[in-house]
Amino acid sequence: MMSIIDLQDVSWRRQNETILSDINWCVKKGEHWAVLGLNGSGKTSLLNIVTGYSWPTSGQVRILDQLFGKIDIRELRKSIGWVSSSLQARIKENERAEDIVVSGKYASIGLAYEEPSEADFEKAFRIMEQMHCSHLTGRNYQTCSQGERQKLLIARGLMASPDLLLLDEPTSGLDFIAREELLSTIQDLIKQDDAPTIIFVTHHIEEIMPEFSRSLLLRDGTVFAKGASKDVLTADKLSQFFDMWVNVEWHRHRPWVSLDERML
Ligand SMILES: Nc1ncnc2c1ncn2[C@@H]1O[C@H](COP(=O)(O)OP(=O)(O)OP(=O)(O)O)[C@@H](O)[C@H]1O
Repeated sequence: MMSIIDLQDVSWRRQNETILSDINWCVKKGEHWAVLGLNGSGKTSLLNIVTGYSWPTSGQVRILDQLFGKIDIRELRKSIGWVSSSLQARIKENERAEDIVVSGKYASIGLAYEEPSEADFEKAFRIMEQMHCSHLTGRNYQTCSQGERQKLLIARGLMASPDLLLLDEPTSGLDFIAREELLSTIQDLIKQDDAPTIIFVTHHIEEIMPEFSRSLLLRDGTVFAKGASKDVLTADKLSQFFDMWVNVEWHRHRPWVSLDERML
């Protein structure tokens, strides 16, 4: 496979507003990217383009080597796992944990008419083990904590063995411990031989683990910076990005950002 994501001069306009402007972004197999941007910078809009839920006003979209416009997007979507808060909101409260996971095979949310096989459930249980959430088997979704729910949704996203996994703010609403636990589970996932390419959207720079060796900074619908995380996540660049003086300290290969004393 040549490229996982290849966007060329992609713009997306709505009414008279330009929401994404001239985005050029190439993600190769084996790379895992962090996507960073303030509220309203266009992160979700960008993911909608990647999954074919939005159509660019101009530019070219190639996902998993397939040129949009020439392929059946619904087929392609089976190779893309997507975890977002809008997905979370669509899960029924009384859905069983393992049914949520297995439903990822059908790109449905929970089970209605689908009849998964024994082997499907075996696969679901394997993935739940990998995501450290097999203890949730038999539990209702409503009884699961926010951290457990996120793990189930990631497990669901892995059920169809995707080539690309989009994690849109997977740590939102998690306490400090649950967050670190989820991050380390994602780290373990990346280390597997058959791991999908992961795009990790976050507001929190310190969540960018060393496995996310590349970062894309989005500001006002444009690419502010992209490339090796070490080069992009510097005090200089981030101060320009936030339009605020900030410091960056690296602890255990993760960047921690704080306001510079000039701002206090
Ligand atoms: N369908 C739409 N029609 C009109 N404007 C839209 C549409 N979708 C998004 N926008 C606007 O585009 C801008 C980018 O929104 P988007 O949701 O992509 O940002 P985001 O970076 O994901 O933000 P957040 O971090 O708050 O989730 C916002 O100003 C939003 O209001």
